[in-house]
Amino acid sequence: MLTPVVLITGFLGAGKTTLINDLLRGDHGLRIAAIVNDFGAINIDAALLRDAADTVVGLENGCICCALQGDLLRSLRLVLERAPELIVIEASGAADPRGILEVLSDPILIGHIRTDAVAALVDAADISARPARLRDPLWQAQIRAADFVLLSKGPLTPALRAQLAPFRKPLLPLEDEGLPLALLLGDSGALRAPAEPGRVTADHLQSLEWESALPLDPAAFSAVLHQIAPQLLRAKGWLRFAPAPQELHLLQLAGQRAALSPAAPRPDVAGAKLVLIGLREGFAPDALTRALDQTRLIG
Ligand SMILES: Nc1nc2c(ncn2[C@@H]2O[C@H](COP(=O)(O)OP(=O)(O)OP(=O)(O)O)[C@@H](O)[C@H]2O)c(=O)[nH]1
Repeated sequence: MLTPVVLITGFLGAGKTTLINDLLRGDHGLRIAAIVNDFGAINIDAALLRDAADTVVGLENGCICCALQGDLLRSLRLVLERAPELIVIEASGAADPRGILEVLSDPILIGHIRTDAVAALVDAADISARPARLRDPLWQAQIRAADFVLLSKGPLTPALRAQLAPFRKPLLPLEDEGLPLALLLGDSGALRAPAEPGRVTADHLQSLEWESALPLDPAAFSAVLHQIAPQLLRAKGWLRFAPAPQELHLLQLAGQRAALSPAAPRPDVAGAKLVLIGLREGFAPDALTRALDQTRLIG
């Protein structure tokens, strides 16, 4: 029997991990394995999914669309040994999913798996705030590779419907419809056209991983984020602030929105562990590291 595979793609911060978490916790009784690929070496998504999945494999330090193709192949083989009933792959928000689809049609794997659905997450609020996103070749490649588009963070407005019409994909607003289990678990890929050749790279993006062994000054940290906001596409990770360093926070910044929430204990985070991703132009990792270093409360 072929193990179904669902690939979740979509731009940075669009809601892929959130959707996969909902899927893992959904009422379907399936044993699901998740393979996730974060942009940086700090594999935050794998940590956020670990409690809910049967097996979680995090692919670190690269993007599965290119550098990590071999790792993805190995991970799929490893995961298949545990006989899951479904495999969910989260593509990095900086990946062109065509590289992943290539791996999924590997001649040996094809005897064991079947790619049932490729879903692209689109952040409705992000598109309304930054319509230029529609022209980003990476964003477009992610939508083009998908069988359908799932809209997060907002309703399907007439304006959004018109903006997405050229891509000719079925549009499903998660807000109204909830998690489309039937679509994700059904075989929507049966009539999928072969992927167009070529690959869009993420050269226009730049990431920074930053760690601190000391808790941070909240006002200084917030000022740094505010300062780099125009270039910043995504930030996520764990933080401790003075004067209550015993409390661990999860930072989620995607598009225009930043949120801090209480995080499950992580003894490996003494002060902070963060990944920040921005548009290469104007995003200077060295200067940003120095600015972030200044937010550490020393002594
Ligand atoms: N309001 C709202 N927020 C959402 C929704 N989905 C995700 N978010 C929030 O958006 C932020 C990013 O969500 P993730 O699920 O981590 O996004 P992602 O696509 O996995 O991000 P990367 O893997 O970093 O590209 C988090 O703060 C989520 O809580 C949604 O449907 N509605």
